[in-house]
Amino acid sequence: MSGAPRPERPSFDAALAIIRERSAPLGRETVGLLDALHRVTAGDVTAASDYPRFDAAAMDGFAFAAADTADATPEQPSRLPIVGSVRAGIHPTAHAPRTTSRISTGAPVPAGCDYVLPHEEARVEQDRLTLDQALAAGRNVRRRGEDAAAGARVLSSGTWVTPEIIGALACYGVATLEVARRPSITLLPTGDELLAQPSADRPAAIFDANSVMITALLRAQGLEPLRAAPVSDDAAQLEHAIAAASDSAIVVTTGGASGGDHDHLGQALARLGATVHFHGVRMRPGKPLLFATLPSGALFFGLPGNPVAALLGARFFVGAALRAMSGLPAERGETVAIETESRPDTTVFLKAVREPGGTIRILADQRSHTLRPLIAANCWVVADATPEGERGRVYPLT
Ligand SMILES: Nc1nc2c(c(=O)[nH]1)N[C@H]1C(S)=C(S)[C@@H](COP(=O)(O)OP(=O)(O)OC[C@H]3O[C@@H](n4cnc5c(N)ncnc54)[C@H](O)[C@@H]3O)O[C@H]1N2
Ligand code: MOO
Repeated sequence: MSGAPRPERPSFDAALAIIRERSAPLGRETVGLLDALHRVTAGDVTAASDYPRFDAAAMDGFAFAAADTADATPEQPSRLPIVGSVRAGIHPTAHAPRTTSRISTGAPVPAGCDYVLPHEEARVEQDRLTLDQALAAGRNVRRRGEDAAAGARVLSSGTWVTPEIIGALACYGVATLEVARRPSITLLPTGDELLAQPSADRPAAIFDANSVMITALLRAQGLEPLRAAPVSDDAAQLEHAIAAASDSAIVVTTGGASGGDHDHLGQALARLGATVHFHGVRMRPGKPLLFATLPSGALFFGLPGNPVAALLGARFFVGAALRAMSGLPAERGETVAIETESRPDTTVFLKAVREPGGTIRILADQRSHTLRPLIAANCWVVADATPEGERGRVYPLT
């Protein structure tokens, strides 16, 4: 920033837009189905196989052709000899007309059969199934390809892969997926107070919670950041540490973000020749947040040290870059009516609880160093004063 005009502080929404603009997708790679969990598809996905793979019984019972009951009445029932037994995993032999076979759930329905009668409804007399009314075809038969036909598009490009999607694709015979490449991330906690482990003879040391918390946040999304050792409050050391991390796609520091042109972070970035896109956002907490590009091309996030501010920075700002890099659209909160005293021109982040009935309860303690309310919270409310009144947007915690 040396000598360069200080970029104006953007609003929260403008800051996210700047981040998205700078967060180019990293290309795609092919991974095994299970390794695609918590990743984003980079291409449409088609079913490799019909699912169900064959017409299958949905119940344990008897398989036969419904047409063989066409003339059945209580007085003159159809009596179908029980000629065999069809089990799951075994391809059935040919079905002889006007007969029936016992069948297990999931077993292939023999060609020529189109009805499965559950055994608890069956009347068996002298090894014959007795049917006293005409039955309509199709009952308890799972149709081949009815959930997905081979070649059908089952998933769009840009989909976040969940365990449910993995289950579906496993049924459809999909073994590998094309997914967006993920960025490498280095976390650099900064601050002299982190250099020693807190102990009786180190009364001013604190626990490095930020890098642990952000690692957990990223792991929950399937990312594994590199957590570097804490860096002291010294511009030269910070410069060195950031340079060493700059082969990562994303570098995140926590602490030392506040202050003016002479703060250590600003100095270190200026000496590295970084381009600062903004330093400061019109939001609370998290106001001193900094976003830059390093000469290596890495995205740089300087998150404030207060843990709540650091968490918000990782959740919303690093999160916006991760979404854009993986091809996901910008996140949209759900608009809700709220009553708080928001300041004009400042977006306020509130720890909140969404009650089972849907009511949003804003928690009492909103200070940026207290974590106890976050243990109770289950969502963020992002509040803005607009000309039409107060607007709240609800976002999941992670
Ligand atoms: N005179 C002013 N003072 C402050 C202002 C201001 O505008 N004028 N802004 C306040 C706000 S808002 C924030 S946020 C903090 C941010 O400051 P920094 O990013 O420079 O962070 P530090 O000063 O290094 O630390 C703040 C706070 O967080 C604790 N911390 C730091 N790292 C960790 C970590 N890894 N794990 C847990 N806790 C951490 C640190 O000990 C401090 O208590 O500045 C305000 N001050
Ligand atoms: O903005 Mo600071 O982030 O309130 O703690």
